[in-house]
Amino acid sequence: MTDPALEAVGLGRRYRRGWALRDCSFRLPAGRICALVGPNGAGKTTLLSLAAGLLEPSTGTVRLGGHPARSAEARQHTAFLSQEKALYPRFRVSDTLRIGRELNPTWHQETAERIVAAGNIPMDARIGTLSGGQRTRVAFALALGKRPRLLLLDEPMADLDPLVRRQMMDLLMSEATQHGSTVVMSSHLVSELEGACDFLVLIDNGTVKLAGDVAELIGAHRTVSALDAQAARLAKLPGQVTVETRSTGGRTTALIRPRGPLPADHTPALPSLEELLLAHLRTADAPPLITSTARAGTHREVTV
Ligand SMILES: Nc1ncnc2c1ncn2[C@@H]1O[C@H](COP(=O)(O)OP(=O)(O)OP(=O)(O)O)[C@@H](O)[C@H]1O
Repeated sequence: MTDPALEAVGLGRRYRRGWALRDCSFRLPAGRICALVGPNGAGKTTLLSLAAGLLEPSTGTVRLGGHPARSAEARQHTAFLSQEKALYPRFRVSDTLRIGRELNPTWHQETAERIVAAGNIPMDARIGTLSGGQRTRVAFALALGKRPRLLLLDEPMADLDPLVRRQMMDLLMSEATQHGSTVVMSSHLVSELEGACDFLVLIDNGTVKLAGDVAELIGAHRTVSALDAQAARLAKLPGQVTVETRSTGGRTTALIRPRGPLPADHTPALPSLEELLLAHLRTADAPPLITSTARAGTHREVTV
């Protein structure tokens, strides 16, 4: 039996002004690369901070590999990389890696040094003298040197140029694949996430709107279209879970979740990840979808 890398059940966090995250329930199987997406203020940082054990939930639970997020077991196997990159500016790069080594029994010095060296960053440079992108690289070295089972990334690449961003993404993917790590990565760049992630959690206004395997989520939807004059027919298609209807250039296009075969004259097509996300974000009352792979507390993976 393998516990999910991350499982949230009824997870919520309330601030004075209201709920930042509410009734959040999903599971992320181990070894997946999960994109965490949502508009500004959706609750992504709150969810990642709860998972990293930095915040206490107001309601519900979050467990990592079966352990409560704030337990020593969960912390030992989890690395969290935030937008702020908590590094000491007066420390040298070598001191920073030494602290990583001293604090983490699973530390892999060669991995950390390789990541730093690939950015031509001198080991004796003080963190405070590095550029934002170089600091990000050191923060990545610290996180990946830990060889975490779960890596939580809160838009850590926002200050990298496109080339370095690509390099860090490739590095992240190869480290995760090689060591079977699970990654949760929040980002606003759907194009970047599209090729890299095989799992998706979409949060809007503090609630989970989509969660599941990317292929499963896309496969559950179709875009269908008709001339505006015949648009009413779209509402009568089999399996009427309509996420969004839009009219442009004389045609109406709908994103639906079909339950049966669709008439060919509506040219049903699979949506792209971007189309799927945008349709759910534009439609405040779009019905949520948590696929069976992502449903919390329903089943455990069985390994033989
Ligand atoms: N420390 C705090 N005190 C009060 N409200 C907070 C605090 N942190 C976050 N919030 C509120 O909680 C909500 C969710 O914020 P959060 O930072 O989790 O969103 P986000 O999806 O990460 O946003 P962004 O994409 O802009 O980083 C927002 O309305 C925010 O104002």
